[in-house]
Amino acid sequence: MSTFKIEGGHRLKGKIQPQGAKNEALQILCAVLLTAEEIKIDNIPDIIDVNKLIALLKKLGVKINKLGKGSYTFKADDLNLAYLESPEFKEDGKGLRGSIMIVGPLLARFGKGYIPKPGGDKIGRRRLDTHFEGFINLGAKFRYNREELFYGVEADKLKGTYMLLDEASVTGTANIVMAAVMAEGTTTIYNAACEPYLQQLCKMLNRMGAKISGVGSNLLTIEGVEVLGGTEHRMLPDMIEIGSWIGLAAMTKSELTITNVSWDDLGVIPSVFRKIGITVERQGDDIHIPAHTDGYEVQNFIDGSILTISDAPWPGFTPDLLSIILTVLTQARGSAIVHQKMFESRLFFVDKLIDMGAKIILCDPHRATVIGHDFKSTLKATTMTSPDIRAGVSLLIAALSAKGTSIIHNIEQIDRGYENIDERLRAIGAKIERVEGN
Ligand SMILES: CC(=O)N[C@H]1[C@@H](OP(=O)(O)OP(=O)(O)OC[C@H]2O[C@@H](n3ccc(=O)[nH]c3=O)[C@H](O)[C@@H]2O)O[C@H](CO)[C@@H](O)[C@@H]1O
Ligand SMILES: C=C(OP(=O)(O)O)C(=O)O
Repeated sequence: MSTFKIEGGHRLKGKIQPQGAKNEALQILCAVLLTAEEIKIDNIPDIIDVNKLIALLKKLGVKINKLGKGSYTFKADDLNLAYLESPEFKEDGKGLRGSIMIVGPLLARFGKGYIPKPGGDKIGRRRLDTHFEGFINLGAKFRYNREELFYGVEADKLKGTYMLLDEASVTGTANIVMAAVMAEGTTTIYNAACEPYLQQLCKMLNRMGAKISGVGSNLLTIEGVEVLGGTEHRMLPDMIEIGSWIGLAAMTKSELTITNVSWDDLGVIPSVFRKIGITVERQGDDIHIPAHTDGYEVQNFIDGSILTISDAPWPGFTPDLLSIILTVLTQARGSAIVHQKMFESRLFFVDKLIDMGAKIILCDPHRATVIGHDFKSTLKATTMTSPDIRAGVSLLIAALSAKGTSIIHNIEQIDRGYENIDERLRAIGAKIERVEGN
């Protein structure tokens, strides 16, 4: 396990380019299984989760060619489906959350899809019911081996139908869409998730010959087609990374420009940061954050009551940025409540911020009240362990703003989703070192 050593309290300055979106990449990579033709994908982030999925696709027999940084071609014309029933797959499939999305495409094209209980962040219950109920609605037979935690679906031919999802699951919607594109007849999915990740997936599938309408809404209509062909696709910049850098700039009082952010795909993200007093300026397709030398002041609601920031399915605020918002609030002028509705174990990392001197009351597993210091007291450096990807980056931001040298262990959790983070942060002036293997 590696560690970051961070000397906090320095201002950063410069430009930072967000990587390609992790959660989009995981969907798009699974979609290459839907065709025997070649697919070219650009702006693939070089991060642990994505590399694990690429390795899994390779073992499954996908021909993969790396053309340059972030640019690959994939050709799934001769797959080794026996791998899906091997002990090796039972290990590989567990390695990340995104692997669950190979099931829909395999079911659509080969009539069977298997997956061990997938990994990902340990942030509370992460059920898969939406995925499998969707496949069952399309006519698949489902089985679950409780001992081995191994899921399977099989079908001779999937049949389109109407379905109302019991929750707008992101990976669930992607999986069902990929299963339905080659089903017989029309599938209608209501209460579909509609994050930019999914919009990008649907646009790519349509370029491959699929007939999906309603893209960007929670009502998708999919007319099944016989076969899909090749295409090219480019990943959007990672909106969670963009939000992380906005928070980093404010909390370290740094002037930063986040370049080529694809503003129109950021939804409410800029306005939520503005609500906690951060100046987020649009400059073309860049975000400019001026140095917040006088701090940042949390807005109350119109009636004067305390601000609550909570997550919601898109176009609501993504849960993946709440840990960062919470951390940045610890130095705001004013107070706010952070309400993490989706995951019940994602706020426990606040104990580490409290150790650093932050004023936070964890009201229950879902809600925390944060009373900002307004920089009258800086956080103190400490030694901590990164519990999950977003808590990890939040602690990294806290460490960069703190006085003294902090140590963060288990940084594989951060590398899972942030490409070359130490090198990129050093380029804007951060004092961060990677210490391998301790
Ligand atoms: C690989 C990937 O893409 N991971 C993302 C994906 O995970 P993932 O697709 O696994 O998450 P889901 O969208 O299925 O659900 C996340 C959690 O929220 C709950 N839930 C979901 C929908 C809803 O309407 N109400 C509700 O309460 C679910 O019960 C679950 O506990 O979406 C999550 C929610 O944006 C993000 O945190 C993850 O980063
Ligand atoms: C929770 C996340 O990832 P995963 O779903 O891969 O665990 C995340 O990206 O914040």
